[in-house]
Amino acid sequence: MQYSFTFNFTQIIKMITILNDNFSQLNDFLHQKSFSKIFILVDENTHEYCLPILLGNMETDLGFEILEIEAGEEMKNIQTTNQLWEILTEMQADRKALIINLGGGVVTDMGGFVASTYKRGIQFINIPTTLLSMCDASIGGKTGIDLMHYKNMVGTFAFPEQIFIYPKFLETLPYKELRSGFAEMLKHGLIADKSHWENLIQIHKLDVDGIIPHINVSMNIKSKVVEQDFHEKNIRKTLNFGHTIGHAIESLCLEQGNPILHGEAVAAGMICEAHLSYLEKLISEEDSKNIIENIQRYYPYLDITDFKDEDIFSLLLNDKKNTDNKVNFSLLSAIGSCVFDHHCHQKNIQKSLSFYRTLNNI
Ligand SMILES: NC(=O)c1ccc[n+]([C@@H]2O[C@H](COP(=O)([O-])OP(=O)(O)OC[C@H]3O[C@@H](n4cnc5c(N)ncnc54)[C@H](O)[C@@H]3O)[C@@H](O)[C@H]2O)c1
Ligand SMILES: O=C(O)C(=O)C[C@@H](O)[C@H](O)[C@H](O)COP(=O)(O)O
Ligand SMILES: [Zn+2]
Repeated sequence: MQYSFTFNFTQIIKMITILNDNFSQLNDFLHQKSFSKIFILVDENTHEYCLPILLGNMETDLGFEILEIEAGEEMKNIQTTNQLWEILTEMQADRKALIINLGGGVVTDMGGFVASTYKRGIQFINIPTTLLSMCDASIGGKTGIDLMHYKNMVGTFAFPEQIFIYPKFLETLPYKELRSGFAEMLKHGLIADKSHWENLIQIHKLDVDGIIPHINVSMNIKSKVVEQDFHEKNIRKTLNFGHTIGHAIESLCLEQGNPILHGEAVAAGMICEAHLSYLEKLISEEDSKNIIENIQRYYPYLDITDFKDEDIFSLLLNDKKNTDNKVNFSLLSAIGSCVFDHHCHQKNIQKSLSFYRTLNNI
């Protein structure tokens, strides 16, 4: 199947190219720039499923090395980062070397971080291979790694030179991973575009063909927000809707050695934070129910019964959006609209967690 997207051109969108089957735009890019060497970062799955397609089409006289990491969030840490810095050093990567991040958000986050710090910064491009990285992780210039079980605690704001999207990579992506990326798309609709949300919830059976026509809308929403506020001083915080509580849940699962997918955590976080938006009188009960019931259609209940509220609160206190020791929530003010830097009543945060736990019985 041939996939095509249309874009409203913004600056970031101009950096995104949908690859032809022969990867001609990538080859043009490699010919036009004078890189000294190429390092291709993959994980074990993108090595198996995506690298053969890239190498089968990539035309360059430059030498290249493959850097492979194990798959999974547990690898997005300082140990792996250190290994990658060491390998680059041993292989004498210089400042004109290029890193190609071929993978999901773990590869693009960590590869971007390695590139933006090695020798104070070398160039990198992202070739996202998951839905989540195509419509979110690869395009906003946030790079980073987890610290202990705290999500993305160390990182940089650094743009890739280019982002090359090849939708056919999604054909080998497991269903759960597709669903994980879909959560970020739902978030884009909820914070910025009611019709995007309404179109997405019309998709009853999540599959690649059904989702692909909507990816460009998500990319546009994310790009427009990032362009206005790259360093997350204000409106970019809306992209964090569902993540304040979502990241806390993801972190606790990671700490227990039971990692869940980022999008699964965000889906649970969006349920809690939609209910919290209602408790804080920002949206109607009807809208919060609509949002919650629709998210529940796609995502199974996450068992958070063993997580103590105080452990969740302690993680909330370390959220990166916070200022003056206050937790700054990004909450919905309507379907398609989001406020940020909102301070909630402690009781309402507790109520939203208790509310989520009751969904277990439905
Ligand atoms: N920087 C940002 O703005 C941003 C945005 C959202 C999420 N994130 C981060 O992204 C990460 C999650 O990204 P993700 O969901 O892509 O996870 P991931 O990178 O772990 O990839 C998910 C799984 O799919 C496999 N995979 C990747 N492409 C495949 C393909 N084409 N076929 C078969 N298997 C494939 C991977 O090996 C992995 O097992 C989290 O760490 C999250 O914090 C960052
Ligand atoms: O691009 C952003 O800004 C986002 O918040 C997008 C999120 O989907 C993403 O998970 C991001 O990595 C979260 O950022 P963090 O600063 O809360 O770690
Ligand atoms: Zn996210």
